[in-house]
Amino acid sequence: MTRKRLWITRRLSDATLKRAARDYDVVINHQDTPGTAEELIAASAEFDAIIPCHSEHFCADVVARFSDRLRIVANHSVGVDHCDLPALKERGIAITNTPDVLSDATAELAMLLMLGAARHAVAGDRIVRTGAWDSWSPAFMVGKQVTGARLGIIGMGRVGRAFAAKARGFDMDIHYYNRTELAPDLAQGATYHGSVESLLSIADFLSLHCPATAETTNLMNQERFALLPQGAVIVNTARGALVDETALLDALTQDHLAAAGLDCFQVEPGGNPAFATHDNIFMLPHIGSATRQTRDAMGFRALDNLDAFFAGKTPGDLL
Ligand SMILES: NC(=O)c1ccc[n+]([C@@H]2O[C@H](COP(=O)([O-])OP(=O)(O)OC[C@H]3O[C@@H](n4cnc5c(N)ncnc54)[C@H](O)[C@@H]3O)[C@@H](O)[C@H]2O)c1
Ligand SMILES: O=C(O)[C@H](O)CO
Repeated sequence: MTRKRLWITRRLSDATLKRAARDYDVVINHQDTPGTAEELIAASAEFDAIIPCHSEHFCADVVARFSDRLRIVANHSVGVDHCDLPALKERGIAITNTPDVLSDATAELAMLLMLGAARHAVAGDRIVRTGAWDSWSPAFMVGKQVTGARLGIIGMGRVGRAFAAKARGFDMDIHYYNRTELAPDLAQGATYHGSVESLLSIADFLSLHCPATAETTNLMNQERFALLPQGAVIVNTARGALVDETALLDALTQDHLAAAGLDCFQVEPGGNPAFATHDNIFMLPHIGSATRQTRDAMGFRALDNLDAFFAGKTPGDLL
């Protein structure tokens, strides 16, 4: 049987690339640059399958120009906001993602951002690193305690629940808003709120874990930041689209919010230059799932989906 042709748009983990080369006629973008619209369109005529990352944008106008050869887009990501799902499905192209395997790594990063934002990690690191640490006082760099505080989670899915599990280790009082209330075995004692507004009114720490959709664009806007208790801390490891960044900056500069921990930005790569001068914003460059073991697991999960598809089975993560 002829081997299926596979395009891998970015430099995935070595173990993933090795397995892909064993089983497919694979072309890898070793330059590791994001695939452009024209490259995606050309690839649709040359390949049976693509493994993209969230850096490749399958917009409706791009998909409309696809050739018929491409059969499956097996994403190396759980988020699929870079893909127009109806447009792909309408063309008969299967689409999969990589859930579960990155939940712990992403929840770990959310915990890092929450702790770092609450305890002045950015300013603290800088003054030690630059030799500017020349005094100490009991009032120096006093932060906000995480242990025992009230945590609000928006989007109590796989990552949200993994984050809640880690927050329980800090004895946090966990509350959540989700489209639907979770069964008790999933909620694990977390308190459900029937509206975002109700959750915000009690959240000393707020962590976002829902997908970027039309409904969640600018989920956190000026009115909603105002509902948070004074001195709250917000963490975003979901997507930049969820946060109105101008409203966030206003809430921080007016001292309504104490700090923010951000892995995701409206513009990526690059982030928001207006954030750069604010020490109470702890920023990381979209590395939520970036651990070695998780990268291997994501690559293998994408390949599992491809293998199932070409074996005539339903891929485990078919969307
Ligand atoms: N920073 C990173 O590297 C990184 C890594 C993994 C995931 N993510 C992001 O996290 C998101 C969540 O991943 P997941 O695996 O937990 O997905 P998931 O589908 O398991 O969970 C998402 C949850 O959000 C809820 N939800 C959807 N729309 C909502 C809305 N309008 N209001 C409230 N809740 C809503 C869903 O019901 C679900 O419970 C992904 O879509 C992705 O954008 C980012
Ligand atoms: O959605 C995801 O899987 C992460 O953001 C990495 O792409």
